[in-house]
Amino acid sequence: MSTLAFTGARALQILDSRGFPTLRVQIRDDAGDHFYASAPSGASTGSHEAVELRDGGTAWSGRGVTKAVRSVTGEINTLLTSREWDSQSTVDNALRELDGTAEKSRLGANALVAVSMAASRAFAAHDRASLHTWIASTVGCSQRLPVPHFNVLNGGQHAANALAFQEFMIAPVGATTLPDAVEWGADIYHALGSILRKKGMATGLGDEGGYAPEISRPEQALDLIVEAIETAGHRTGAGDVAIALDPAANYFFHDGRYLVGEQSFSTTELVTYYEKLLDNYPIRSLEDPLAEDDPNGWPELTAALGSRIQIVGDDLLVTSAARVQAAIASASANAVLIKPNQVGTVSETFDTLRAAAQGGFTAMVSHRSGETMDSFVADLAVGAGCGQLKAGAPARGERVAKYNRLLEIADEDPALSYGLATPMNQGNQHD
Ligand SMILES: O=C(O)[C@@H](CO)OP(=O)(O)O
Ligand SMILES: [Mg+2]
Repeated sequence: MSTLAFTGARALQILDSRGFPTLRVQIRDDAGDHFYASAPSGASTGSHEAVELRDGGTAWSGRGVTKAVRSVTGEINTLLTSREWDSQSTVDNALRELDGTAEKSRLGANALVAVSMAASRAFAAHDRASLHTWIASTVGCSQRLPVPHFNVLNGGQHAANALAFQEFMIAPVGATTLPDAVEWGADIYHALGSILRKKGMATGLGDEGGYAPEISRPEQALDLIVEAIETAGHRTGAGDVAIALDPAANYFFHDGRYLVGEQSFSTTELVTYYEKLLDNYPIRSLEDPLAEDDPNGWPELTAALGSRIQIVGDDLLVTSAARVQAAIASASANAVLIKPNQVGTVSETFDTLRAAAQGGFTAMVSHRSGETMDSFVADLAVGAGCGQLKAGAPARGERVAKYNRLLEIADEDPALSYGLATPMNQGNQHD
């Protein structure tokens, strides 16, 4: 394999979709080509995530990322230009070593992930491959166009309403092509907007572009979504349009109880509550149904519901291969959410995808609630062949950038199949 020589790394502070500072990185190779990537930023986070470097405080206190910018223009620039590189993992290992902390807090996971993603684009270009094709061959996967999971109704940390659950997504699993799936998603989103207007409910949006009406019970949100699916001319269920939820339960778990609207549940009561939701609504996937601090609850919930639906660990697993392996061993979930900035480098993200596939876990690639126009996760979802991408509502520039990238890939490569994947075709296809 031929090597890649970088001649420089730059970064600048930009704004993310919430208007908070984040950074954009540019790296240059010796052919004079430039490769870019931007760091996204989460609002509902797991306690084991890699740590963003901010200039003191949090994004919410308006804190900048000039220190992370300096990590790139200083030490990382010196590292990248000091030698030649033969693979993504050699770059990422060197970045981790240079940082020297377990949680990537010294140079900043925001600096590291943006440099790592820009390096992926450089390696792909060096191989004369598209980013998704390079990802597939590096991870060892069959490519597949994922089912987009459109977050059409927002609550939790992403909206100012009283809804405890964070994300209500629609998944056009029954569409036969990606362009159809995107069209269905947009039609249902618009139908939901009309329904809210007709009922005199608020049509303001949450952080991910979904509507954020003043409701407090998850059933109200689910009823509105079922009505929107049917108004748009589709059927609900596994054959047509299914629903996926991300309650993000860390944020309504207090003193051992889960507070959902007016109700307070023990873990076992919440599992029973979810069971009823599954009986009454076409739900195919539940992400973070319990808090990360409820370790005994996860195996209980997975035993009760895991044969019926996908149970996704996000805050619980933080895109960590080791945490995924532990969850496989304890049967604490059956799927993992994949967010490169949670773990901090692209190679570690690939390791987590491989660990999931080996243990029979499905995977869903995800954006963050604070986003930029960078569409890396769309290529990642296709290249990983995992069959699922969540990137917010089918509206707002930073969200549609991902869906539009999928449309571009579908157009360029009409032979790619569309749809959900099993762990079998999500990993290690041709080794
Ligand atoms: O919880 C989540 O899954 C994400 C993305 O939707 O939100 P955040 O980026 O705020 O962690
Ligand atoms: Mg989540």
